[in-house]
Parts: sequence; structure tokens; C-alpha cells
Amino acid sequence: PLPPRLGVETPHAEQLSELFAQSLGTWGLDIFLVDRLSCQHPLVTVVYAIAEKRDFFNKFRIHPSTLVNYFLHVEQHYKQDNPYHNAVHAADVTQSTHVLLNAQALDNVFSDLEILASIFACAIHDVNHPGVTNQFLINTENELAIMYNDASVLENHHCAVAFKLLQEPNSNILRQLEDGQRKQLRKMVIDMVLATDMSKHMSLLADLKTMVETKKVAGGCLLKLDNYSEKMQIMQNMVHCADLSNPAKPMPLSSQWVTRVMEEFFSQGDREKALGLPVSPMCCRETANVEKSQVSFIDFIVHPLWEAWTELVHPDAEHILNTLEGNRDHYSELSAAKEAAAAA
Ligand SMILES: COc1ccc(-c2ccn(CCC(=O)N3CCOCC3)n2)cc1OC1CCCC1
Ligand SMILES: [Mg+2]
Ligand SMILES: [Zn+2]
Repeated sequence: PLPPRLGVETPHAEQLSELFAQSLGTWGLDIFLVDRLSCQHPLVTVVYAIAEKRDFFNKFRIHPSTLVNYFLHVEQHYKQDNPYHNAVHAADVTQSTHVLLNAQALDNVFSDLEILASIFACAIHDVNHPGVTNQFLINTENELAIMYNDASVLENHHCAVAFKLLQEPNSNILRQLEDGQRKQLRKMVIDMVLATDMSKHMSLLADLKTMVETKKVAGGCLLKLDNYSEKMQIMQNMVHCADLSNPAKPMPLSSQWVTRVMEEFFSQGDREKALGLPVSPMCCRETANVEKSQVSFIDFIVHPLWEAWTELVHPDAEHILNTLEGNRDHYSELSAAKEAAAAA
């Protein structure tokens, strides 16, 4: 028997179908509206809609009910009471990557398996996130830090949980793939999820810039991507861009993500204070300057990354870079106004 049209029953099925028909492939999709209309199943409904759109069911002989069953379990393993690292963030990163994959410059670059791997990696990339950073887990000698020897602790955990859930009954969406394909997908997913660890950011960006320079020299086309490592580099940067896309979204969405990430940081700061640990940067609710932090985050991390991505897929991501630059100026003005008010 087939599952409901969107994967899960919801009283707003009509409205949600309409929203996906209009905006599943749009950069400004209101993922918070998807969360409400789907009755808190944003991940299952977004993945199901993308799977339909990209014909995953036929291409990989995945039964719709198996896909729903697996991603319901994945969704349940995202901690709903995390203000930021919850299933809405996973759905947001997945839908954002779906949009980035549609760039004309990327036509015919990725195989069907690489596209499935990218969407799968986004959907599971933060599963079972505890709402604290790697540094906090290391500083508190958390069992996860011990398990993964302080190396990309969270990112290793997300991968392990996701692949463990595949082994549950009626959940193995990869069952019908050839063995080689399943092994290949597993490797690609691990490579992408481990690349969402911020400690990898600088090397990832450096490699992306080199590739952009080479592409410029080779007359601007991306098609000459034959080896795995070049393709994987683009896929890793694509997922990393999506993971860091909040400041590049329309302000009504971006500002909700800022509130959420600060709430998660502040509760970590509260826990560090209670444990007598030094409070991490930007985690102290008394002293943090939210707008200033966003400006620095954009100037030092997000803009350099999106500038490189925009060059790689020129001209498809121009509007994203423009939105980011507009948001940066907005936070900078807010920050200056706040300082002026404090000085008055
Ligand atoms: C909406 O604002 C943000 C949205 C996302 C990020 C962000 C940074 C790195 N990632 C990738 C995952 C990661 O490595 N993290 C998760 C966040 O905590 C640090 C370790 N994501 C940061 C954001 O703002 C900064 C944090 C407070 C002010 C500036
Ligand atoms: Mg993460
Ligand atoms: Zn994330």
C-alpha cells in the first residue's frame, strides 16, 4: 500500500502540496511553514517531495513506504527540543541543497547516485545532535568524545546513527541498490557529513578556490570532472554551503535561525557556567552581541565560502550572494544602532 501523498497524513495536505508545487525548488521556501503544515514532519515531507521530483522511487527501486518509514525514524532521532539542531534544520539544509543542485552550471555533472547521496547526506547530517558543540563534548569528556577520540565527534555520531537506523525493519532504502552502488553511496555520505565539521572549513574553502581558479583557466566549464575527489570536493562544499546558508536566506527566515542558534549557544553557556567551565565564545547570554557576531560570521566564514561557490556555478547563485550581502549590511546597521543607543 502507498503512503499518503506527502508521506505523512496532515490536515493541511492540500496547502502543503501547493507550497511544494510552487516553492520546493525555490531558495526562499518558508521551511517553518512546512514544519507547521506537516504537523512537525518537515524532514519526511521535504525528502518525500524531493524523492518524487527526482524520481528516486523508480531510479533506485525504493518503495515509498520504506522511504517514509526510514526518514520518520531519522526525524524522530533529531531532538525536537533543540532550538536550532532539530529536524527543521535538517529539512532546511536538504531543501537548500535540492535548489543548489538545480544550478545550470551543474547540469550533467552529477550521477543519479551522487544526487541521492547528497540529499541523503543532508537529511541525516545532524541526526541525534545533542545541542552542544564538539568542543563542549570534548571539554566535558562526554562518552561521544571518548568514542570518537575527539575527532569530528558529532559528525561521526550523525553518520553512525543514520546507518544504524537503515538496519531497522522495513527501513533499508538502499536494499535494491547493487552492492557496489551501496558501498559507493555509503562512502560519499560519510565524506560529505564529515565535511560539515567546521574544523574542515578552511581546507575545504582553499580547495574550492583552487578549483575555481583552474576552472577559469579551463574556459569556465565544469564538465571535465572525471575523478572522485574533484566531484566529492564540489559535493562537500555544496552541503557545507547549505549548512551555512541561514545568513544567505531572505531576512524573515535568517532572523528566525539567528534567534534559534543563539538560544542553543546560550543554553550551552548556561551549562558551562554551571559546570565551572569557561563559557564558549558567543555563548554568554549576558555579554553576547548577536548582530556583531553575525557580521563577523558572515565576513570571515559565510561570505568567502558563498563568493567561491557563486564563482563556481556562475551566474546561478548571484541572487544568493546578493541576499547575503544585503543581510550583512542589515546586521551591521542594527549593530551600529545598538551601539549608538548604548552610548546615548
Ligand atoms: C544563524 O546563525 C548561525 C547559523 C549557523 C552557524 C554555524 C557555524 C558553523 N556551523 C556548522 C555546524 C557547526 O560546526 N556548528 C554549529 C554552530 O555552532 C558551532 C558549530 N553552523 C553559525 C551561526 O551564527 C554564528 C553562531 C552565533 C553567531 C554567529
Ligand atoms: Mg553539524
Ligand atoms: Zn547542520
